[in-house]
Amino acid sequence: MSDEKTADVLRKLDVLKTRFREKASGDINLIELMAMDAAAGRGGQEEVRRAYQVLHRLAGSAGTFGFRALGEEARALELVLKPYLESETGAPGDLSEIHEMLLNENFIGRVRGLESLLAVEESEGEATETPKDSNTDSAGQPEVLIIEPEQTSGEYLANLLVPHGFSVQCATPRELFSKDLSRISVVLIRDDVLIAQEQIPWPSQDRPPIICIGSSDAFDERYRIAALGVDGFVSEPVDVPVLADYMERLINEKMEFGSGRVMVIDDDPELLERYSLILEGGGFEVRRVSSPATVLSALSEFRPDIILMDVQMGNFNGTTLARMLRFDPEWVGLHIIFLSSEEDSEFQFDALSQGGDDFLTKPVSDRILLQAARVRCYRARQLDKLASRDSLTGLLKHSLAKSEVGKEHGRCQRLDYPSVVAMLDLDHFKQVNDRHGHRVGDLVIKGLANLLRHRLRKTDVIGRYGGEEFIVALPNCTLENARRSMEAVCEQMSKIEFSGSDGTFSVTLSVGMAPLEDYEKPEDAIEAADRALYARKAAGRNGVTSINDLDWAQKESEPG
Ligand SMILES: Nc1nc2c(ncn2[C@@H]2O[C@H](COP(=O)(O)OP(=O)(O)OP(=O)(O)O)[C@@H](O)[C@H]2O)c(=O)[nH]1
Repeated sequence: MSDEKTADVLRKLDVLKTRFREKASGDINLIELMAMDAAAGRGGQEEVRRAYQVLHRLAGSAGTFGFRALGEEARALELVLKPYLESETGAPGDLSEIHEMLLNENFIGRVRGLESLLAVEESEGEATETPKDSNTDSAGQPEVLIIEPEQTSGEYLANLLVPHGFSVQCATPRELFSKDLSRISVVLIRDDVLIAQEQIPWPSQDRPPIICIGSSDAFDERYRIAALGVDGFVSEPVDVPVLADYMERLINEKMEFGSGRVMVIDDDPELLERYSLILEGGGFEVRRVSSPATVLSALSEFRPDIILMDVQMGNFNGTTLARMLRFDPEWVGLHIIFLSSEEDSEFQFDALSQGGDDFLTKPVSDRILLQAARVRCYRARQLDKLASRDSLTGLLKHSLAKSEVGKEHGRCQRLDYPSVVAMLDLDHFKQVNDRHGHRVGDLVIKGLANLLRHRLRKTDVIGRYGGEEFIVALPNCTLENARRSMEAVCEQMSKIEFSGSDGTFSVTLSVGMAPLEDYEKPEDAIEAADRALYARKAAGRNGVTSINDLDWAQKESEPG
């Protein structure tokens, strides 16, 4: 987040705090009047109930705005009133008992004291965090930093990593302190120069994953390295495709941890705004819902990863709302976190058994709020991925990729711009499996998947179509630009060195392409790209052929 944006969030949080203070002061006066009425025998249980509700709200919100002492005292007073509420439904409430309690407990005096607690403010400290920009260079490639005392061995490893689609720079441990580390996505460091990660001068607390390259694979050495706080370990000699895949996984995990879509449902406008600002400051996309009655349409539109929901919202109860959402099979798996100042474990257990997944007790600190959202969004996305992503490559599965290509087909025809669909197939892949084994074959497939992810744009659709076959849709791209892009992928693929059973080897790639908008149905465009791929294979593999390169007879022939 830019300095300007951070300042803007801080300004808004300040305005919210002022609003909270004004509202709380009004609430305290109200409770005092209600208590005085009840003590004087005017009104009765209804006054007690309303005072209880206002205290409950204060107890749940004051801490979040930095007035922890006020929240604690409001909570204590709320508990004093609670038994007299229960008497309304159970044992009959006696007004003289309430009167006596209000005087004995010095209740009115304590309510007046709440006002002075509005002056006792704690620093919230953690209010805004800087969300991660995805640390990629201008071409969209993740930036890798190799920390290596010996320049030549650093450069040697860098050259082997570049074909995998990484942008790599090297530094000696000494140079580290004068380097701009803000855009680094992953760090590789040799065990003999490894220092505790706190000693590396990261520009923010949000450091990239660190992988240590160790000369020994012994337990003691691994343990020593883990104690220094690194995130990954590979032992020498380094298998570069394995390392590239490892880096890819850590970068993705890091990027996904701390992003997501959160729906916040709360009828208290200040709390709703505050939670939302904190989450947005932490890098989340947030949808605010102040009226529970609008939740269904908001859900279909926004499709959150998780919901944070208040439990008591005027006439609505969060637990009932959660149960209602579960009526719809689409939201059965949606993660719902309740926010409530209710500490009673029975109550929490009941709420969870009604359809919630988690409980955060108010007041919720900014740090807890962000951490809970991060963990839950991450898990929700992982689960979602299991259904939609291919487990080996992390790319879209066949059916989803096909439907995304279909969507792009509709868009480019509607908006009248060119788009391209391409089919990619590894050459002589059977031989790779036969010579080096299936595990090495899998690494080659992952290598191509990672390369595509790095080389193509974020808006491009990339899917694993079959075993060693991939599908790509390039929106708003001419056939010529697509050819250049795909040729670059073919060239880089052929440069990656894989370690086989008898030394290193490389694998080439064939690509067939077709203009999406030229075909009536997306399946026809995919079939045309497949025919171009078949022609490419027949013409010698390792390169790109477009359907428009073919003559009439080839265009009509069946793909192999
Ligand atoms: N390791 C591995 N191999 C796979 C996977 N899926 C498919 N394959 C293999 O991919 C190979 C595909 O072989 P073919 O269709 O004969 O094609 P090819 O050898 O690549 O030859 P051309 O496409 O004509 O260049 C088969 O040996 C499959 O077993 C996978 O997930 N992992």
